[in-house]
Amino acid sequence: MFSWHSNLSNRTIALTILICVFILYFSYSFNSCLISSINKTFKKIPIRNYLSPVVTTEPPEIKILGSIVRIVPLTYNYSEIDGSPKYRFLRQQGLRPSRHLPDALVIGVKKSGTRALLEFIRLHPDVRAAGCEVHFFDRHYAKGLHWYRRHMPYTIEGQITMEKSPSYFVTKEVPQRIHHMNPGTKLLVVVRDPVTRAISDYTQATSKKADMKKFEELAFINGSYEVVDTSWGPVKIGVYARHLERWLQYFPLSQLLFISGERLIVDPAFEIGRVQDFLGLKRVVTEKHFYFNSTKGFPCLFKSEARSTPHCLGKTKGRNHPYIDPAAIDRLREFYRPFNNKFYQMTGINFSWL
Ligand SMILES: Nc1ncnc2c1ncn2[C@@H]1O[C@H](COP(=O)(O)OS(=O)(=O)O)[C@@H](OP(=O)(O)O)[C@H]1O
Repeated sequence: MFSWHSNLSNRTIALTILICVFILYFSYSFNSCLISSINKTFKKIPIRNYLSPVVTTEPPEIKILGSIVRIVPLTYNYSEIDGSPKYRFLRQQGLRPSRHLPDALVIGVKKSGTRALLEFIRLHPDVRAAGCEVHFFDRHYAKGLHWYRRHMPYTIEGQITMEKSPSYFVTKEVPQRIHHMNPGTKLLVVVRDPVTRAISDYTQATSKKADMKKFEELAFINGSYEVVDTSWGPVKIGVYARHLERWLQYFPLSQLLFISGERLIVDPAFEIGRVQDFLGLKRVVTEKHFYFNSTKGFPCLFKSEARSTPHCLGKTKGRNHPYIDPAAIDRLREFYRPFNNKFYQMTGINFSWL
């Protein structure tokens, strides 16, 4: 009786051990398969989909049960990858909107049509741009690239990030700083006849400060039109050749695209066509996107990212300029002529300013 009982309990123990060993073996092989397949998936998908591009070090790899496992944070940094409902559809499609440093910059020139250019190019579905001028490279550089990236719009794989701050073109330190961020950055420069540009700049200044001196008093020294005041901002900015020299110390000419501010008004589709080619984009923005508003005297948009009804740029774009003595204008034209010719030579484009 006793031996029959002891036989039975031995058999139960043996069976239990066998079941335990089987469970252990099964769980080991299942987990190691799972881990290695997760690992393979992470290796196949570009890391850009998961993390922001400026992460220079890859997440660490460790070995678990014979499988290499890459440690990826379970919670994303939501300042880099957008978790808002706006992008739910994209996320469901496996696309993860995230912020990136700009691929292309509109670096200037102030009052030449930089806003128009940005508003026109961002009609393209593959372009996303920061709405405001960020002024990172001239005013906020000490805040670091992390700060800059937080000011960029969300993009998905394949979209270009852009920003415009017109003062970049004339600020000494900027070319080197942009080169340091990314030597492959594409640079767009809108240029306009430096004399009308200076008047436009002055017009903007008077709109902010009522008791401004007359243009003629500020543009010349000693009360005559002989000596041009080259230290006055609106005059200085227009010496494009001098500013361009600094850029060419860091970037090849082929990385800069010069857009005629005058042509951007009379034939926006032509200039935007050149911009799309330069950025390697399909020509999607065409003459169909524009209409000419004769009251405003400028091309306007049928619709944009922000508005689905026809609209023009704001009131601060396309202001009436004050009367300037024609003799002062002639003298300024004479002053700029050699610099303009140099600029035509450097860029290989004759902008035909008078
Ligand atoms: N489509 C359209 N609508 C309105 N205005 C247009 C357009 N295209 C070019 N422009 C010209 O852009 C000039 C303003 O240039 P910016 O946008 O570069 O100015 S700013 O530097 O950002 O302040 C602005 O200068 P002003 O005419 O002196 O106001 C315009 O001449």
